[in-house]
Amino acid sequence: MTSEINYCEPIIVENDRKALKEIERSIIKTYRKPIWSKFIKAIKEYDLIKDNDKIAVAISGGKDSLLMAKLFQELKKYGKNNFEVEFIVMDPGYHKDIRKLLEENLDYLQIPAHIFDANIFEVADRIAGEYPCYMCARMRRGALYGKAKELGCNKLALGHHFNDVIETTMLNLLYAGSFKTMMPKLKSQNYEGLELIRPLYLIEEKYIERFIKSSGIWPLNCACMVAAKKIGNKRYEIKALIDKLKESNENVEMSIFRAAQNVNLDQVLGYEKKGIKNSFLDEY
Ligand SMILES: Nc1ncnc2c1ncn2[C@@H]1O[C@H](COP(=O)(O)OP(=O)(O)OP(=O)(O)O)[C@@H](O)[C@H]1O
Repeated sequence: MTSEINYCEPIIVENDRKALKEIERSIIKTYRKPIWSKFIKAIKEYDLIKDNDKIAVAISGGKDSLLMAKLFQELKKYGKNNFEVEFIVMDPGYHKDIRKLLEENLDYLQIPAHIFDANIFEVADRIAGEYPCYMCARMRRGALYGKAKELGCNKLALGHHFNDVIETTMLNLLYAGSFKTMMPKLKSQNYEGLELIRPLYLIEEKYIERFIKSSGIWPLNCACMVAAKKIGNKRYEIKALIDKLKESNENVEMSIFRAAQNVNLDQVLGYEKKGIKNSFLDEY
């Protein structure tokens, strides 16, 4: 299976860059149903934004977080303006041409971002051996939380979308032997008073791809200079597996998603709550 998988499929943008106003309009018009409405729905359903929140919106420069930044700007324009945002971008050690592309995109899209440097790629590559992704993700999370805190934010928004959520569920099931999903929000254990939110939770990746391609913006693709050389990323295998399953069951993605909404505690052998393990035998 591994040999067939493309570990980092780049997004090829087919048309010229559209005018900024047109790009912004397309978010709430052309992509109203699959993107804008899903963004609003997740915010409402999971109560992601409260009055007076100050939200650090984390942008890697990839398609997901660029869209997320624009969604927050549109929300401030057309929705309730009861919160503040700060856009934060951490440079983990990008190649200088990638850094330039990132800055140009932010500039073109009029996203005023705090860009800061962290030496994450180099450290993860040096000390994490063949499986740098986990270490890199942890260090990255730390750097982003730290910056959010420094800016006085109480929330950190990340650009994980619907497909990230179901892939995580499957990764846990198939490789960790546990049933766990990616949550739409969670309180940080290490940074008191900081909450992580995922406003793209209900948005399917294919629409983000369509949006970015039609905008003519070249997002950062495979900017990671470490994992591209190594094969530690099981996520791509899961993606391929879900695609394969979809050929015979088009609802498979929704089923995986719903599984985390419909856990039947009478039909599990054991579960963990607040760090304490429970067995069905405890109450049998
Ligand atoms: N260097 C960074 N600076 C700021 N935020 C980041 C950075 N890297 C990741 N993030 C945040 O973490 C989220 C998840 O990171 P991940 O690398 O899994 O994203 P991705 O699937 O490549 O998404 P994207 O298209 O936004 O890069 C991003 O959407 C973004 O919000």
